[in-house]
Amino acid sequence: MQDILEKIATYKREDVAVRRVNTTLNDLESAIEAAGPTRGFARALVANQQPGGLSLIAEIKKASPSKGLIREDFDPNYLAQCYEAGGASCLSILTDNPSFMGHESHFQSARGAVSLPCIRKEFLVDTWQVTESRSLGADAILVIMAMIDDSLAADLIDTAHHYGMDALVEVHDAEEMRRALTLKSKLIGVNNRNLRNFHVDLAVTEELAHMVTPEHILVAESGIFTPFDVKRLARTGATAMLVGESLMRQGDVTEATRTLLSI
Ligand SMILES: O=C(O)c1ccccc1NCC(=O)[C@H](O)[C@H](O)COP(=O)(O)O
Repeated sequence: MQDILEKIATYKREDVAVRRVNTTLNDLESAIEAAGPTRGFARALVANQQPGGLSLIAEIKKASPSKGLIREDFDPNYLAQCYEAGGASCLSILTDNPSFMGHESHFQSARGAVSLPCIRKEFLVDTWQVTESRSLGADAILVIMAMIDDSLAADLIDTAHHYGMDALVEVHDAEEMRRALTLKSKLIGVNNRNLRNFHVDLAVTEELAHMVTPEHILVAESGIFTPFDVKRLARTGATAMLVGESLMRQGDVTEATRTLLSI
């Protein structure tokens, strides 16, 4: 039986096959010219890290396979402004629809509402999607090592760098980390969530953090709820954290963002 990552990879390949017929690389290149420059995603994470703390990539996500519907009252433009006012350094915006109820328009609307660098949170199985991401305005893309082989990962990263974007290379275990460290991107995310069985444990970042070098920028991802969690992860040497659900469930998102960063 296929797990969720295999299911997503299958429908993404089908989706890309259709999309690339309707939108050629030339069309995307024209849109990129109109999109303006990238905003420096990795740079912002380093520049905004507080001593003893972590800079924040705040995620805009309506639903997920593990949690179902997370936020009914969902306005990407407003949420982006709340995150910026609360002190986030960057945004992560889901564009996958079947599993996360996301959309490309969520990305464009959120990025257009703020001056923060934004990562397009998508499941990339083809370099065409990287070009598409830049045409939407993306400042960074996500490379999930659990979903693709090393050769495709290298191609996705090269394409991202070609367009001036950063690539957040996401790992969940020592083997994926070992593979990630052979790639050209210095931005490494440790996902505390196992994307195949949805188990979440902050100890995953604690266990893998020692593998990166001082040249890498380490991002702890998923399952972060309290300033205590932030303190715990800051001790691993991570630079940044990626937080979705715990902020998406709040009534006052600006205040919740400030509270999380107040260590
Ligand atoms: O979260 C899921 O259910 C999921 C399933 C399949 C692929 C990816 C998935 N999530 C992506 C993420 O891990 C999170 O959106 C991100 O790291 C933020 O996590 P959280 O703060 O726990 O919402």
